[in-house]
Amino acid sequence: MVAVNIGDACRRQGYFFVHDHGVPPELICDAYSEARRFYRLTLEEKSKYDTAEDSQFLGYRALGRERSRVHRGTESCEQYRIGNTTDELAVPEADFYHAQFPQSLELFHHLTRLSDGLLAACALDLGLDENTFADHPGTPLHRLGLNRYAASHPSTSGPKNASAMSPHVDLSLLTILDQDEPGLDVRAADGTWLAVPAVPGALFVFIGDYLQRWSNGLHRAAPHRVNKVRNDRMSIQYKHRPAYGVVIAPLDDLTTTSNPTRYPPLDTGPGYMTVLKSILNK
Ligand SMILES: O=C(O)CCC(=O)C(=O)O
Ligand SMILES: [Fe+2]
Repeated sequence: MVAVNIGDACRRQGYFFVHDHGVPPELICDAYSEARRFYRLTLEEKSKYDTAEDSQFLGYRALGRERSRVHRGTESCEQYRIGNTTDELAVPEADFYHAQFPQSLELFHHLTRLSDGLLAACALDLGLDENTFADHPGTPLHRLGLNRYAASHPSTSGPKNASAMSPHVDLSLLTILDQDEPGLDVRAADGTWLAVPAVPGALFVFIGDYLQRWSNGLHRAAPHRVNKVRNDRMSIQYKHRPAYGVVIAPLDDLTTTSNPTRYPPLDTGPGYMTVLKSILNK
């Protein structure tokens, strides 16, 4: 039943709300508190955690630090990333980047378990073994982002574009999101932008680029953006990712004469790092 409902949403739109998800609500509150405490530090303090290639891009992204993948302007928010790292690259002192976020780290583990379950449901919907998207060697590079959008943050997103974060699909299998204030828009399959409400107790899930590719387009990656905010806003986004170096190509079982291979193979290790370098290296 769950797989059928999720599968239907993944095929038609690529996003849905999940209720009764088992993630303790107080953990979500605590993660927001940790992020607020961090963002109140001086820029000098926060910049000690500046994101870098050597940190596998964990850590702090100050306002104006991240460029859009779309228009090369900067995004109008501050961000912080915690998560897993791979020993195939220079290994950062992850404890240093996580020290101020113990509850967020706990939340990260809950969201990993929830995502594993959701991905199993996606696989079942596609007629695959439930472990199809999970059974790969290496540490998955899941990430938890804590974003802050202040009403005072200037937008440099280009002349016509008033987004605080410009339209994109996530480089994830799926993303789970909570927002303390509305501001997120998602693009429906018919092209219309819909405002995503902040639903108490529910988490918003959308499919990312990697599941779209792996499913040969049967599950739809949902483009989304954040509007320029009138009130200060925070969001927590958990990106469920494969391990470094997993090659994603449309699965043979999902490739037919009526739905031939739609995407070339993609190595999610170097490919991911190249994108991060292009938007974050100074
Ligand atoms: O802040 C949000 O609601 C969305 C952020 C986002 O899309 C991202 O970090 O990829
Ligand atoms: Fe996103």
